[in-house]
Amino acid sequence: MASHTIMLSALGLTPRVGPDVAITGLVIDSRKIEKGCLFAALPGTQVHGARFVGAAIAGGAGAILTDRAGADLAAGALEGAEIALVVVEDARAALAHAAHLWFGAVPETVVAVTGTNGKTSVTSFTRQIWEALGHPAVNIGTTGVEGSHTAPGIHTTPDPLTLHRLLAELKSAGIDRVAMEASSHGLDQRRMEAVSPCAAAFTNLTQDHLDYHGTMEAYFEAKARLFTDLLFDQGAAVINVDDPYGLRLAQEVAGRDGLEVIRIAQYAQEAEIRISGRRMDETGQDVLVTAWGQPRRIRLELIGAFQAMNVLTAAALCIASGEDPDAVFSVLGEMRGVRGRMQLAARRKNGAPVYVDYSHTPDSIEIALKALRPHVLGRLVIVFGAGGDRDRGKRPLMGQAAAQNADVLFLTDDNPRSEDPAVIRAEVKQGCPDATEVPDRAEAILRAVDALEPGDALLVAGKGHETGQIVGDVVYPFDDVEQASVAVAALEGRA
Ligand SMILES: CC(=O)N[C@H]1[C@@H](OP(=O)(O)OP(=O)(O)OC[C@H]2O[C@@H](n3ccc(=O)[nH]c3=O)[C@H](O)[C@@H]2O)O[C@H](CO)[C@@H](O)[C@@H]1O[C@H](C)C(=O)N[C@@H](C)C(=O)N[C@H](CCC(=O)O)C(=O)O
Ligand SMILES: Nc1ncnc2c1ncn2[C@@H]1O[C@H](COP(=O)(O)OP(=O)(O)OP(=O)(O)O)[C@@H](O)[C@H]1O
Ligand SMILES: N[C@H](CCC[C@H](N)C(=O)O)C(=O)O
Ligand SMILES: [Mg+2]
Repeated sequence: MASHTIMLSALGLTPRVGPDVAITGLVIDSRKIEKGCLFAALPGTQVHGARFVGAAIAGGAGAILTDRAGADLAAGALEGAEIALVVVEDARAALAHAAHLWFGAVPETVVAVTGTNGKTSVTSFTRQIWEALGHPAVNIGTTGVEGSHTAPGIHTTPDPLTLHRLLAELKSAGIDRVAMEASSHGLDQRRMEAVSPCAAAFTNLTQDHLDYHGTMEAYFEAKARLFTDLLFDQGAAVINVDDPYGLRLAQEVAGRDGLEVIRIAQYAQEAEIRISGRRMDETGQDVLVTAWGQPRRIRLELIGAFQAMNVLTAAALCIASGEDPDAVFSVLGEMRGVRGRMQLAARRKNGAPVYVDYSHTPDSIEIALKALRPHVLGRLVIVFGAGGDRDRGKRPLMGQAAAQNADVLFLTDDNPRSEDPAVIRAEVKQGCPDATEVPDRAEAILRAVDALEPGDALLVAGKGHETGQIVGDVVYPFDDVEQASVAVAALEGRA
């Protein structure tokens, strides 16, 4: 935490009880209390942080920020305590705004991307375009901070303290362009409430995270917040209108005064940026694009039609935030795929390739397999599983997507977390009864690689860039890309 103090009132917080005090920092976890800090007691999915107000006071907290329910819960702990108490309607939002004021200046241009699939890819491409045009830039999300500054990440959208500390660091390092992922959890939990992106993009919405949001409608509403509540009034909304939810969002924001809407499409008729033709080959694709009526031809060294949509979404974000369209289109050929997204990880001596991809939803499994199909003369093999402590409803649908689009299926484990992996596999198997079950992921990869004949291809889906397998509370080192090479080497001997 910074070595300065700030009055509560200067952070936009007015105490209901006690004086306006200078605090020494902001903390959201009672186990990290420092003397004189403000403890934000936030409502959680497991417990209300107000349960820990007693511990925070004992640890020397100088002020408490909470909501009405929190103030009721902490009433006992607060009795007789000489501490400033701030009670607000939305404590998460208040904390985010306080974090912004605490950490200070943020980069000039922040753009944000939401959607079920494609956020990391689009933010990475956006950063790559900026860098290719000579600007220091980063992307922030699932793969951490990448680009002109690097750091590991924990969440796709960091909590507000981590986020604003980072944004301030970037600003002082002279980095004025940031592309960040806005996850539905992050938006719902107000993690980026004090960030007002000048442009925002929506990639798609398909089933995921219903364990958290309950319904697709609530999931959509969480994503739509980026456009309705956070996006700068005079900014730009970049929306994939091939997606039914995207089309709906575009219609909802269309009437907003001052807002520019940039529709991206491959199939929908009306769009500012449209893919009008494509030729796939071994290493990528030639794409014909019509952008604001002007035809353009681009070469992408990327596999999968969805990647062209991702690149164009990134291009639109850069153009919307001030870059020259000609300059942007001239660098799109330089885009390189994100680690663990359709990554060619290894190749057998017989030529059969092994791709590692982060597809962990029914839609992305289907899309990834369909992207590979035109490149495969023989059989398409998949190794996949579903994560524990995540949407259970998607599991049989993931099985179904694999069964319908691959020829040979190896069903294995993917971060079982607190759940029984056998139960997860059984739920996936409802959608793919003929899949071969191999619980150990390394063995599943080995068996799948062993099965590859000339003309076949393997997709190892679900973990992408991840470097661990989470079983219970333990993270075991595990890397699909590495395992693919290990499997090829084990079967064929090192060169
Ligand atoms: C479901 C979810 O999003 N949970 C996040 C949430 O925790 P929570 O509200 O459930 O916390 P809780 O355990 O109920 O505790 C409530 C409050 O009490 C506090 N507390 C708790 C215990 C204690 O001893 N003292 C204390 O002060 C906690 O710090 C918290 O503020 O807020 C925490 C602090 O910011 C996050 O670490 C936590 O992320 C959990 C670990 C998580 O796994 N989140 C995932 C699902 C997530 O956010 N994923 C999205 C990406 C998804 C995607 O797009 O694919 C992401 O943006 O990463
Ligand atoms: N535009 C897209 N449409 C559909 N599927 C996509 C798209 N882009 C990527 N995918 C698929 O989704 C997977 C995840 O991509 P990416 O990491 O870019 O998404 P994400 O939205 O960041 O995911 P997460 O929610 O886990 O952060 C990819 O490996 C690919 O299989
Ligand atoms: N951001 C996603 C990543 C899922 C990756 C997959 N390997 C899994 O663990 O389910 C999530 O937290 O749901
Ligand atoms: Mg991501």
